[in-house]
Amino acid sequence: MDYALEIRNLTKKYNGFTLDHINLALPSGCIMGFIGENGAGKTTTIKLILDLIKKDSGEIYILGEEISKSQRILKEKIGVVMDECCFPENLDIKEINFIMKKIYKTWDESLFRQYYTRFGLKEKQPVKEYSRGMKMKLSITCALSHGSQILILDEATSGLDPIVRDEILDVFLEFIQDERHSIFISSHIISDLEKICDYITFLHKGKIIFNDSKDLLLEKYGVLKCSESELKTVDSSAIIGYRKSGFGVEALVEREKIAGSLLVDPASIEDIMLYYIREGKK
Ligand SMILES: Nc1ncnc2c1ncn2[C@@H]1O[C@H](COP(=O)(O)OP(=O)(O)OP(=O)(O)O)[C@@H](O)[C@H]1O
Repeated sequence: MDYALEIRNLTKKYNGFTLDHINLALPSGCIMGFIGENGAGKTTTIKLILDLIKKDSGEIYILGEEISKSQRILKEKIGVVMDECCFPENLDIKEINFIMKKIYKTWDESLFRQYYTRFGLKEKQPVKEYSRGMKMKLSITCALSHGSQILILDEATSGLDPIVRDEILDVFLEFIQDERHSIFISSHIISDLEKICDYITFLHKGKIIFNDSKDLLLEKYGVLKCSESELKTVDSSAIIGYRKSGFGVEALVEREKIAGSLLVDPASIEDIMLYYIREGKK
């Protein structure tokens, strides 16, 4: 299988935080959602992937090449959007186009025009007059307009309203249609990731808790609502985490280990994440 992104045993230590031997692999043509609580290490991982900070150990391959040893040509194939727009505020679209043409050999002016027109960005309005949503649309437009084969996005949809987010998610789904393009995206809006991702990687306190196909996760886990005495009859290896509710207990369980007499509801990716780190974990 071809991987757009492969990370092996990646480790980075800060005082009080360790990104601890993380491994993941994003197959080409797919979208991977990268989730985790504040401070889990998502931005650190993304900065390491982009070679913006130095790793302590491990290997990172993008489109089959080691990023730290790569040539400029690989960097042209990576579209990056961080949570802040990084264009000088006094520039407008025309000026940004002019600069990007000089930076990227692969800059596609007509594609750039197509995206900014689609997103409703005006040619003569300076960035300083943009709303947050418009700034994110501009960053995404630029990331998509230089022949990128992989998009790496850190909280690219945070702070945006559901309509703008939906528009952007549609663009991401179109981007991977030809199965040669891939996306690695971190977000706290897990429902967005559930809509578009093929794989979900969950980072918790610098360690990977799971890294699986979304469909497999949704098929494997469910939420069991029952009484405390019923929960005691359940094979303890089936219970990932639980909490007491007004009516008894709710537990994230492995569906196939639960007897047919107990009712198990579908779990969302957010449920799975929350129960994994919940205090009442077995
Ligand atoms: N330059 C640095 N020096 C020291 N510690 C750092 C540095 N950068 C990040 N950290 C620490 O690394 C940990 C992980 O931070 P990181 O920004 O990667 O988390 P995150 O998962 O992206 O969080 P959030 O969802 O809040 O953006 C935090 O404890 C943070 O304080």
